[in-house]
Amino acid sequence: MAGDDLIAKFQALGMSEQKAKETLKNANVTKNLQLALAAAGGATLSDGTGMLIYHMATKLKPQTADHLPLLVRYIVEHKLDNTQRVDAALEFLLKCGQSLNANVDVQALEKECGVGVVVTPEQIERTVQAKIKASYKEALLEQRYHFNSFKILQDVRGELKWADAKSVKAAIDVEIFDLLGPKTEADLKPPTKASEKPKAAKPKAEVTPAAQTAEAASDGATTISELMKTKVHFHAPGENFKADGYVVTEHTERLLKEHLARTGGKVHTRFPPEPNGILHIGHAKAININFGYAAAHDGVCYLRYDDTNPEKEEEKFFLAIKEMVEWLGYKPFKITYSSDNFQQLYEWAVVLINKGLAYVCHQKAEELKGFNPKPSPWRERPIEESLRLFEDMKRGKIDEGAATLRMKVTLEEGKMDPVAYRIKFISHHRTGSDWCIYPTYDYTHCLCDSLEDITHSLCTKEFQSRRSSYYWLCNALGIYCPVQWEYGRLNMNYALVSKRKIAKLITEQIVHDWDDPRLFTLTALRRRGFPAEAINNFCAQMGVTGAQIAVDPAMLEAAVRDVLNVTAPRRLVVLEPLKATIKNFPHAAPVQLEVPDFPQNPQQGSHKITLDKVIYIEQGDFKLEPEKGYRRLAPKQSVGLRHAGLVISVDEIVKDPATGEVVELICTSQSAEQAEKPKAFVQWVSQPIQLEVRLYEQLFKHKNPEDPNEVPGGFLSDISEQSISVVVAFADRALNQAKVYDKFQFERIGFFSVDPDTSANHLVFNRTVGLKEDAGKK
Ligand SMILES: Nc1ncnc2c1ncn2[C@@H]1O[C@H](COP(=O)(O)OP(=O)(O)OP(=O)(O)O)[C@@H](O)[C@H]1O
Ligand SMILES: NC(=O)CC[C@H](N)C(=O)O
Repeated sequence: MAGDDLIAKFQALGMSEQKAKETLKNANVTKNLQLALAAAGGATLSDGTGMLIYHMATKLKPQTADHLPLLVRYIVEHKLDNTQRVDAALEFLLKCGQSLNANVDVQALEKECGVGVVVTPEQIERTVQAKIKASYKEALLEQRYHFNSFKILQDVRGELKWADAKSVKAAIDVEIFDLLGPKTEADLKPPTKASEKPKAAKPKAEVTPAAQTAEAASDGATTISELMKTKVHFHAPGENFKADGYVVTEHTERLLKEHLARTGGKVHTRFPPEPNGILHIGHAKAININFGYAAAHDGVCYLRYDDTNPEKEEEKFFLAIKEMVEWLGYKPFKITYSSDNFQQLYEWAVVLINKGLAYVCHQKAEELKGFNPKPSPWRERPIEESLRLFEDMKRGKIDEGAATLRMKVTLEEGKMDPVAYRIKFISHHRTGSDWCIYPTYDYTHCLCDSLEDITHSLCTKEFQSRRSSYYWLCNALGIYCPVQWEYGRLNMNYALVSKRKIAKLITEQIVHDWDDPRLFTLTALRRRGFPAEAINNFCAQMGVTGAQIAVDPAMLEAAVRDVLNVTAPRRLVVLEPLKATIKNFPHAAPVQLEVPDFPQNPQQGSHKITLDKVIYIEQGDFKLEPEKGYRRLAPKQSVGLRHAGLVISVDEIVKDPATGEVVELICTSQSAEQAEKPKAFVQWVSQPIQLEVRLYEQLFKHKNPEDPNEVPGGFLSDISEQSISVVVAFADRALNQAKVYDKFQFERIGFFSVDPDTSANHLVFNRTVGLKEDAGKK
């Protein structure tokens, strides 16, 4: 059928022209609609029926595609007369589909979909009134129109399953109006929590839309637990057949039963990093999704080292990966290695060859690359020959690159048989020289998932194209087949996260190591002072959609500030000290002042600071020639000293005779109670200790350092010269006790964390983030 013709037909279903054109781009929906139009014959479709057919066509899964004519008939006969009934029918058919060739029990279908059930307006009104009275009245009176009436809607529909949603919503609105009367001005303002000031708008993530698989935008979820409990809707354990594209065989029902018996129906997930580098912020998302989903559903999550590329693996990466998972607050149910299963994987490879489903191939790696690689000429070689050659491969009789084992997958057009084994004469971190054939990702991953009874194999979108071989392989071996769900990768603007590229930054000595605080590896973020909780919350804000997300570091930094604001005690520090001597110091000797750690919440603790005649203030807090609106210290303007109860004014300015630079101020002080209220209070220190403070800025100048259009010279040419600077700061002695990774707010400056380079008499701090989004940026 020509495109224009189809567009007209789609419009006849009730779509706009634009929608019809968009729909045409989706091959699957278009195919379903063509079949549906044929099945509908000449039935009237303009009365809403057409759009229900469209709804069905978008939701129909391959497992239930055979039932399309039945669904169309029910829609055309107005038996399925709203989306809710259509959805119920689809769900019902999906369940039937678990056993192949199942006949549809039409009576059960109609019952399940409430065919013919009529809910009257009176029933709706009565139920709404009763629900509000029983459960919502108080909250409504308190929160008025800020109350989320969706809860009532859900509750009413829980009881009146087949009531029309719009009618229920209308009835709820009427009842609420009766109770509260018209909206007041306060009702029209956005809600604020009693104690909370309205926050500045947070930086937003940029989302590249893509076909989506796992579908849960964060939708306001602030923690991973909330996201996973309320927004993510994956299949339930044992109901694998309900997932999109899952392949059901004659063994599926039995295998799922056995799987449930082994797992007790618990969610099993796994986080499967390759131990070839340090984890980065993108992995934090993967960790949170895998461990978070399991934790939220009382399940378990494995940490599985995907160690099938022996040449890239190093001991230090194994340790650091575990450490980072634990740092984010997760405890693996078990730590496993893909290599634990090398023997079993090998035995299964022999089974596949014997079944005629795998063969030894001699095509070269180059021949397999490119757009349309030639099919293997060895595909049909005799089983005996492949068995013998595979044995030779295993015994090291064949050279590297001269043979592979390939799976004879019946794949989609244009795809080639995936490689299962390749020869590598390299010893393996765990299995030593036991093997010289190593299994590939495509061969290993699904089988290890199956062995660990994984219920949800959660991975990033680029693995979507490998899903068909994943299912094929489990089914070819007749073993339990987990469900693969994909979500979008998380990328950070102005940064690189790929392990290979970070390794390059290290070898080029642009950064010091994997934990250089300018990187977005997890060890770097920990070193810079980012709390694990903030990283997890940030991941929760990202949601679990299939869209690839690119975020500005500012968004992560905002999450960091939210946590540090309430957890990092305050201290007084000056980064660029200027000496000030108080001539009329009001005390006979230096005094100790008790200062709260969190001024807004003094019961959270306090510390002592020293006040002496000589203090140091920030150079920038004194101006010889102040501009209009300047509020701090100047020759004719006094300033308050935080926590000291003093206001100082300048009597004399001492300059370096050679440079003319101001080196000291001689001041007089007044008690804050007696003095005229100063326009500002500044931080200061007395009898200070010195700190090395490292200040960081973005490592790359461009948003996408890897994009040749933005950075033609490649990412190595995009390094910002200001990405690190070091100052010697003066701090109150109270910081003497600080331990590595302790975090503080240096008043008026930002959040800082103790660097591991710290030694007994040399304290090193990293600036984690400034107090405000742009603080610290030149
Ligand atoms: N940027 C990312 N966002 C979300 N998940 C990711 C990201 N990078 C990796 N993952 C996921 O983390 C898990 C472990 O990944 P692994 O270390 O094997 O990844 P990788 O793709 O080799 O990483 P990279 O190439 O970025 O160094 C996988 O499930 C992978 O899909
Ligand atoms: N399925 C997955 O999660 C992929 C994991 C695998 N270690 C990788 O190459 O990234």
